[in-house]
Amino acid sequence: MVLCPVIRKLVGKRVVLASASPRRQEILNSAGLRFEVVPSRFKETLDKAAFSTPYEYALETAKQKALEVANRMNKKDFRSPDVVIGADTIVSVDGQILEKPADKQHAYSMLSRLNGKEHSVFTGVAIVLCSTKDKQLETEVFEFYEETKVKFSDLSEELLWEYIHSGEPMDKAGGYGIQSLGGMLVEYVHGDFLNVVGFPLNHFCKKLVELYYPPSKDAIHHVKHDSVPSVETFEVLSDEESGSSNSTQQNVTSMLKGESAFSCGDPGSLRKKEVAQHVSGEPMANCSENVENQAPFPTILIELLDGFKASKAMFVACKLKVFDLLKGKDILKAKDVAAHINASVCGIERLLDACTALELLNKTNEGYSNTELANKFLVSDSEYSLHGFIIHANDYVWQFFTHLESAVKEGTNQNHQIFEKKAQNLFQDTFYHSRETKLRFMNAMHCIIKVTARDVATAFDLSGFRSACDLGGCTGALAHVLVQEYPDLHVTVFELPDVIENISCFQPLGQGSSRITFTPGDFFKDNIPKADLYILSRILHDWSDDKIDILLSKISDTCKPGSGLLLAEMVLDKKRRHGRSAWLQSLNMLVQTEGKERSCFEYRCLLERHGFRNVQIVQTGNWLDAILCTKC
Ligand SMILES: Cc1cn([C@H]2C[C@H](O)[C@@H](COP(=O)(O)OP(=O)(O)OP(=O)(O)O)O2)c(=O)[nH]c1=O
Repeated sequence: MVLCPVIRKLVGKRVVLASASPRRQEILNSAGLRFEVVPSRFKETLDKAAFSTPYEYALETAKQKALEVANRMNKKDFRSPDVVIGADTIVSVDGQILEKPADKQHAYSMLSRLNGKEHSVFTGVAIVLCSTKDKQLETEVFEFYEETKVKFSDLSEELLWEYIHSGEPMDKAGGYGIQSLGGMLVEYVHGDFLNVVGFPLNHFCKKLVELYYPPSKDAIHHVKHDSVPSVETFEVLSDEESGSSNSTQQNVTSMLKGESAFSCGDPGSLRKKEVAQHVSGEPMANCSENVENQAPFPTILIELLDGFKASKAMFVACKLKVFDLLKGKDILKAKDVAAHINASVCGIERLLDACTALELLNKTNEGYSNTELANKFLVSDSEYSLHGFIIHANDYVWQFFTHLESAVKEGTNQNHQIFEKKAQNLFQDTFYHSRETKLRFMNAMHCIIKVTARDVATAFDLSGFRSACDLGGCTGALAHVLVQEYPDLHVTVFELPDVIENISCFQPLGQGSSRITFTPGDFFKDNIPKADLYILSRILHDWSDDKIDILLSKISDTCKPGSGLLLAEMVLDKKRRHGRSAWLQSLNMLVQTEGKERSCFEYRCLLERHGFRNVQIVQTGNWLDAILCTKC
């Protein structure tokens, strides 16, 4: 997302937040970061006297939290994450460090100390970059801290106790939560509010800028603004090769200052103005005068207007196997790529340049090479390849979206437009009508399940279940992860015979595959196998409430009380800023299927009317969320 290009630098990396703090998860989630949560087991018992300042203590604790998680994850599957983030928040008053209170009396003594005074809240943050060499973890630690000053009003004993009895102080440093009831205790805050809540997001983004866009010394200028302090910025129009990353840097620096990178009209004119000012050494003051006279640049609309072009550029590059070609070679010129894939040089050059602008390729004077993101997700045989899903989007979904207008007017899928007849049986008549379309669809589903399976499988502790049945489990990709995660679990994949016939094309010879059985059948028509845990991964979104009722009632009748039902779906949530995928996916369901994406509330209602209770949801931060419930 253009709004936050620096967060986008972490896309495609396995990012782990080593913290159980729901506030930290929420702050990073709302910044659009995708990450896993693995709470640290590091005991926060460092000797405070050994640190000369409170923030050094917070920094060391944050670092130890992150390193403990990195080490544990590396030991567990010899696959370290790419980035682990640890944080520690403390309150400091009169030279003393306050952490979370042990009990109510302790909370009272903390809050009494803070009463009527100013104190500091420090959060230490450690960003640990991990790599593995011969199964050994190698780490590079970057750390920083942020200080925010908070002043409490003069508070009565009665109010303090009332606040303590609310229960809010117990899991919070200093015994208060400024974001909730504790906000009433506070007279003023100087500094970053989110730092008090547990994570200094602004400083974190600046640190990422330092890490991912390190400035070359001679590129830095100090640009003076009229009313804002001087900031470091970059020469925008340097040479052609480095232009794109510098402009990203420009956007990021501006964003962190709350400015729009294009606030002076069109992007080109802003660039020219800045360069002219750099050259002449004059301040930027005139720029802000112009802002008032011009309409703000609708960056988000331009992004949406360009969205389909960007998608299609990536689709075509995948279809032509550009990323596969570049995987094996270090760097290729456009003419070599064109020769390999039998395409025009001028056309390929445009495509490669567009892919470079989209950060899928790197370009230097020697030619083009894959970015890390492309190597990981766009090469067709990479472990987490999305190639099959992209081909499905290009060859199939794209056509449906050209009929979106009719779908919206008619309120129904557009199979009749694509296949020239109404689909009687959704899957048989559409995705599975030929071997080629069937394999393409299976490949697409296989891709999605591979990148989401681990997060779905570990969203809840499923170790209490001995047998699971993945209804519509396609190629068995989720089953493979489940048996790896849970050594005592046996999984039956219940799928249409047509699908099972072709699963050999997708079978990894993974550990534990003897605990996976494929059983042919149609979950609407046939008896379903008995199991302790039923799984429906991306199934319910294909169907209307009526069909879901048939399926859930069948599962409910088959399973014993105490059995589990795990759903993996994109859950609609208005509050989630990065939740737009789910809303777009719901449109996709309209043009293609009988179903839709649903909110947590809608799933809960569907499940509860078939006797499933204790409905819990985990937003995994990955494509699919997980919902677990129990049969009563
Ligand atoms: C001062 C203050 C702290 N806090 C919270 C932020 C942190 O979650 C917590 C401080 O404890 P931490 O030890 O920093 O974090 P944690 O125990 O919640 O999570 P983990 O150790 O797994 O990372 O206090 C607020 O939510 N509001 C506040 O106003």
